[in-house]
Amino acid sequence: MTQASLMEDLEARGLIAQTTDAAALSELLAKEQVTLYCGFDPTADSLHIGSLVPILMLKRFQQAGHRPIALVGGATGMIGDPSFKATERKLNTPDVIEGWVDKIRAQVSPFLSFEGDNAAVMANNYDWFGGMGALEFLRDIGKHFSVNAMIKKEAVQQRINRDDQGISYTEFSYSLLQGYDFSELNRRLGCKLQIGGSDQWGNITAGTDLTRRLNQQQVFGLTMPLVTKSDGTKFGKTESGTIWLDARKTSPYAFYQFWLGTADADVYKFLRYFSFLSVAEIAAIEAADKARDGKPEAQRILAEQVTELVHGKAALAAAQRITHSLFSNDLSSLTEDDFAQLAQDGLPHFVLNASDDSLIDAVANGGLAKSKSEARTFIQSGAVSINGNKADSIEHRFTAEDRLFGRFSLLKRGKKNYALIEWQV
Ligand SMILES: Nc1ncnc2c1ncn2[C@@H]1O[C@H](COP(=O)(O)OP(=O)(O)OP(=O)(O)O)[C@@H](O)[C@H]1O
Ligand SMILES: N[C@@H](Cc1ccc(O)cc1)C(=O)O
Repeated sequence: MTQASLMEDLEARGLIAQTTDAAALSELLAKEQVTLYCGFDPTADSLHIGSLVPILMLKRFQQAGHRPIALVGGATGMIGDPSFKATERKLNTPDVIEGWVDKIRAQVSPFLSFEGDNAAVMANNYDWFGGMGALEFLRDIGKHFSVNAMIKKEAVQQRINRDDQGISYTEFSYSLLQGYDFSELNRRLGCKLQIGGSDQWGNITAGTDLTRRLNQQQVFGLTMPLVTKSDGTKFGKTESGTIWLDARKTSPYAFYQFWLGTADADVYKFLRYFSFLSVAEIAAIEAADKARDGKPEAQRILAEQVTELVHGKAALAAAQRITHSLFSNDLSSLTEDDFAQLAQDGLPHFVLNASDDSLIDAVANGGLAKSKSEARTFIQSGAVSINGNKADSIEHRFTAEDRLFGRFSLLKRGKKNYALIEWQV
């Protein structure tokens, strides 16, 4: 892609919410290799699919020849960003935050290339704030900010106007820290652009203003729309049912299933946000789906694209294998690790001792029947299967043969009620 068309592509994808000076930014991006950054605070041990939008945005800029900086907020994570948050955050201990910084750095790195003349850079704002004293902060940074302007910022409005959920001085100071980061990255690395979700607009413009004052440099801000589902809920870790990027928190199979379940009203937008398919390719998928009667292809394409981007080819193959095996009721190709994913978060799962060997008890206790007598009826009518094979008798007792990999037995009742038994060894 030519550099001039990067902004057009982002626009066409609907990825631009606000920019500080769109015309000048487009001109700059067309003219030179621009160093840009996005920050991620260590407020959990993993990022989630909301944070994937800015991560992929850094990758889009890098693919177009620009140089991305991914900043992990070792210092800002100790303060807590109040932007559009209804309540004060709980402070985590420095040790916990340090551990999370490492995890997030390791999570963002694989998306970027650290080679070539636009090699990505990882930064941590603790490097410049860790040794800074309060007097220096207040004199050299605080003096450039007007409290009168700060209290008018939309991101903190709801907290300023409420006495019961006010805002601490600590959180109120947050935008000065993020603002200073921009000026520091501009000074150290020539960074000229900061990107983030649209909730970051106030913090980003704090940085463009401060960089003008401290460094006499014009720098730019660009925000992306916050991704919401068609039911209005935001993708984020504060909502229930977070989809994490860490495979130990959300298995690649559950991740793949999440994208397969995207509403028709969202799926083409999500393809534009979360994949590297071109806008034209996505339009062609949409047109083909419309022309064909029945289920759209877009959800499968989206699930394949995003799962491969985040978890790699082998994990996508496993997610597809598990999906196909459950659908066809043939478990022969599943690996032990596939079962471990299902036990993690793919299916209802429970643990039994080898002595709990009654099928009737397992069907009832695993939630496939309301009572033992109902379990008996289901088994007698041939509605229950063990590892894909119809259970033939209400007298059935589990044996080693029923334990795949010595650990797992999959019970199924009817078309789609599952319970995965994990045998205690
Ligand atoms: N749903 C979303 N859509 C687009 N961008 C998002 C979304 N959620 C987070 N981001 C962006 O990802 C970046 C990193 O955000 P972060 O990891 O701090 O997520 P967060 O969910 O906002 O965290 P917290 O709940 O602790 O504030 C920010 O630029 C933020 O605006
Ligand atoms: N405030 C950002 C994270 C961030 C931290 C420091 C920065 O310099 C930039 C961004 C967020 O909560 O998502």
